[in-house]
Parts: sequence; structure tokens; C-alpha cells
Amino acid sequence: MGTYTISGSYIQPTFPSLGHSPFASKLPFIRKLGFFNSAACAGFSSFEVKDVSFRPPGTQLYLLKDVSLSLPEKRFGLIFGQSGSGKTTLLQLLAGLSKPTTGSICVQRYDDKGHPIVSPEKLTPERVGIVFQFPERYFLADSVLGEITFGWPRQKGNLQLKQQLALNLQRAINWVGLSGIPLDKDPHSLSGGYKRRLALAIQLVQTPDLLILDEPLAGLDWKARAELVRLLKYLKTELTILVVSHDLKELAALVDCSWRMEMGGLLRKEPLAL
Ligand SMILES: Nc1ncnc2c1ncn2[C@@H]1O[C@H](COP(=O)(O)OP(=O)(O)OP(=O)(O)O)[C@@H](O)[C@H]1O
Repeated sequence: MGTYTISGSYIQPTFPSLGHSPFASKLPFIRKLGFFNSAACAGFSSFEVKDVSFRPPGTQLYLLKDVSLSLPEKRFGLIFGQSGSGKTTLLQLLAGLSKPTTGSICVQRYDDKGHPIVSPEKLTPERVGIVFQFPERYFLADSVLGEITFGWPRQKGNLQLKQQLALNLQRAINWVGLSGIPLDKDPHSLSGGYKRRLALAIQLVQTPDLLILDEPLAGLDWKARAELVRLLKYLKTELTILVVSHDLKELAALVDCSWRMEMGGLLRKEPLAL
């Protein structure tokens, strides 16, 4: 693993060449590294799912049928619906973990008047951060810093990328309110709420254009849930967030767009009725 100099609240990673890490094959697919800097120009972007159907390879059953949705940047979207209806399946497609059988998942740029500018771009996995249900179950490192940097490049070179990662790391830790936690603390010893913050920080290091959360409040006590909702309210000012959750009441104040997933993988827009 790389080594890190921690001085005050600053972190300086150094990356020795380790060749092929024995952990590489176990690297969870959620630790994707990538960068995308949204073009700073007028107008806005929207994440657009168009007529997506999905049938797992080798099966005849469609889990999603003609799903369409549009989520403008810096908005908070919520998908709800019965267990087994296909919500997680849709998130996996958005994160690029499976490919739609038909349909497209794109980012469309619009001008100030809402007219599309240029052709839609494919939403690539590097532009998406995903935090699965109970992300703490996938923690592998024995320190907070090790957990955040687990998927970072270990080989020599690409200094610019590493410097950028270190800066992003500092920002992600501040964003999620982990700056008071020693970076050498065992992540397994954190409280439930802080484990979720850590899972978020891991994804925020890559500055995702779209942050996807599957049941972010599940399994937390009331206090940790309230704190996480507050954190999501703040993150919403910086990022586009799409959440799958059964906790409609607690998230309602954050939600800009909502959809119900019907059994059989049919998605329809539906405002929250609380
Ligand atoms: N690879 C697969 N092959 C066949 N069926 C699958 C596959 N993956 C998921 N399913 C089935 O697809 C349906 C939708 O699953 P999914 O996990 O997306 O539902 P969900 O709405 O997220 O449920 P929950 O709220 O319980 O997480 C379920 O019936 C599930 O068993």
C-alpha cells in the first residue's frame, strides 16, 4: 500500500510502485476512479434515461421495461417502490455495472432557454459515484485513510492525478464532516453514521457528476439518520443526487423529482404524497 504523511489536517500521499497489488482482484467495483469537470458554461445539464429496458444476459425476463427519467444537475431525485420492483437494477445500469438491453443513458446539455445544445453524451461509469446499501460491509482497510485511498493508483508516475486526488480527499473529508476523526482510526470502530459518511467520502473523492445512493438511511438510529439527512441537504448544493429509499418522510424536504417503480420494472413520475 502507499504511504501517507499526515501533518495537521493535511495529507500527502506517496505511491511506491507495488506492481500488481494482491488486493487488486478484490477491488470492489464501487471504487471507480475518474474525473470529470463539468464545463463551466451557461445553461444546464440533465441526466437522461430514455426507454431503457433490461433483461439479464441468458434470461428471458425483463427486470426493467421502457424506463425513462430526467434529472437536472444539482437536483435531488428519489425513486421509491416495492421491494423487488427493480430499483437497484436501475441504479446498477446508471452506474455502468450492467448495460441496458435497449435504450440509452446520457447527459444532455441545454441552453438557458431549455433547448438542447449539441448531441447527448453517454453517461460513463467514471462520472458516477454509487454507495450501495450497507456500504460498511465492504470496508476492507484498517484505517480511515486506507479505506478512502484503497482504489488509488499504486504505480509510479501520473503525479498530477495523485496530487489532484490528495486535494479531493481533503475536500471530501471536509464535506462529509470527517475532519475531526483521526485518519488512522479503524473504520470498523466508527459509529454507524460515521461509517456512512466515510462511504460517501470514498465516492466524493472522484467528484462524481451523479451521486447514487441505495437506501442511505437503512439500519441507522434516529440521530444518525437526522445527521445524514442534513449532510445530504448540504451535498445537494454541490452535486446531483439520485436516491433509492423507503424513507420518504425523512427525505421529502430534499426531493426535487420523484418516481415510483412498479413491480415488473415500470417507472412513473409521482410526487411524494405524505
Ligand atoms: N441477475 C438477475 N437475474 C434474474 N433476476 C434478477 C437479477 N437481479 C435481480 N433480479 C430480480 O429482479 C427483481 C428486481 O430486483 P431489485 O434488486 O432491482 O429490486 P429492488 O426494487 O431494488 O428491491 P429492494 O427494495 O428489495 O432492494 C427482483 O425480483 C430480483 O430477484
